[in-house]
Amino acid sequence: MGSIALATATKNFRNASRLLGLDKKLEMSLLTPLREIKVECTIPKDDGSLVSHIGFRVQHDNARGPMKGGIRYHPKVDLDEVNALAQLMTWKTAVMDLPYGGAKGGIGCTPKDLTLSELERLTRVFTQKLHDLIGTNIDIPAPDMGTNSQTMAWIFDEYSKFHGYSPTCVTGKPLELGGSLGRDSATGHGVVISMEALLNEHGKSIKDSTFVIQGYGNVGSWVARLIYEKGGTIVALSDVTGAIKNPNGIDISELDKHRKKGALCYFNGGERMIPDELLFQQCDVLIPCALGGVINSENAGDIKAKFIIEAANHPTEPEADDILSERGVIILPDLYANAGGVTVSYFEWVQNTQGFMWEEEMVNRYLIQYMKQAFKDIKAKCHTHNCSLRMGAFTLGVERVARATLLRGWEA
Ligand SMILES: NC(=O)C1=CN([C@@H]2O[C@H](COP(=O)(O)OP(=O)(O)OC[C@H]3O[C@@H](n4cnc5c(N)ncnc54)[C@H](O)[C@@H]3O)[C@@H](O)[C@H]2O)C=CC1
Ligand SMILES: O=C(O)CCC(=O)C(=O)O
Repeated sequence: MGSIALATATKNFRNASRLLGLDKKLEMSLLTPLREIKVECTIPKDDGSLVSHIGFRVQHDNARGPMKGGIRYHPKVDLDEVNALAQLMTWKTAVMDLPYGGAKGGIGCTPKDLTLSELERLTRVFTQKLHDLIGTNIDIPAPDMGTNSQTMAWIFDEYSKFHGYSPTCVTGKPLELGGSLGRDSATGHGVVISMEALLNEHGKSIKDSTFVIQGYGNVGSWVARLIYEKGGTIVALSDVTGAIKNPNGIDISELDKHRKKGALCYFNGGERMIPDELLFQQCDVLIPCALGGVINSENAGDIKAKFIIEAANHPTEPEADDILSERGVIILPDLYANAGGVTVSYFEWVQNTQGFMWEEEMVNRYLIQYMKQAFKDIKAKCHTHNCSLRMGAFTLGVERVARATLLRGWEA
């Protein structure tokens, strides 16, 4: 699984490098991660027995600033996947012109099988093993799949035991501990801003479009809420428990009420469906908001959406990219579409550094400004290289990192 993710990221990078005419030595240097960390995290379970999980942090590149990226808790986490995700973070922060490099971390575990206190112990042990390799000016973690603001609070607390009070060592914290207003919704908000920019360009709007959303966690639920508020029609939804559909539109405010007591697949505002059929539903826009690699050569030919907005990281494999582009499906790539999260993480880090909290209106105003600017920058690259939006984003990000690398020089 992870090896496919790494091969996908590397293939896209090499295609961008070719378009940019990068020198081969520079290309190899940009591709090679700065540091790969693998640690064993052993904790006592609540019943007193010991259990070990393997944790990873890959610090890919710091030419443009401290490395930045989330921490994922998921059974499929492995070194190759973390490597791929870290590489994507390097290009993503550059696409958004944030003063950061890229990193990613994860622990191979199943969070729902661990109690809250076991999760806390695991997070604290992971932080103990990493603490001297992360920090404000080195590498700043944040939430990703399977982690949340509580996880970040534990990292902040454990890190601060070694280094003193350090709110800038991690972002995506709870508001009470220096988190930013608007960070919880930021990735979903950024997805919707980027999608609107694309739809508007094609003479369409959220209000007159139909949507299918895969994944209903932090990102997927915010995407759904914001689309629903703007009058869009969500015709199918899924999470790990199953999938539902309703051609007249799923009522998201009722679904959110239902989810306080029951699983998504038992919501009576939609008909239960086989999750594997979700991607093939008739709709204008398909938004993957869960795992990578879900759109591949086996299913790409059956996708009916006209637009795919990559809220998840690396949801589309390269062969599927080719099949979909031949069929005229427009893909807004992850490097840009889901970059609202890391952008507001940057705003959180700035607020913590300044010791001054912004109002939510200011966070959202800046988020819109950054997303709109990046869209213009990507379109300019598409024009220059006569390429897809994915290659527009890759060439933009890779060129910025290459330039910073060359400016810093090669002297040992
Ligand atoms: N949280 C963030 O700020 C950011 C997240 N992302 C990406 O967005 C995606 C989702 O992340 P989060 O929402 O944070 O994770 P999350 O852990 O909050 O939610 C994940 C969702 O995916 C669902 N899911 C898992 N396996 C599934 C399957 N086989 N079929 C359908 N649904 C499935 C889960 O039930 C859950 O609803 C990931 O690819 C992540 O890397 C990207 C940028 C930032
Ligand atoms: O907010 C952050 O720093 C990290 C976000 C992230 O992991 C991602 O964009 O994939």
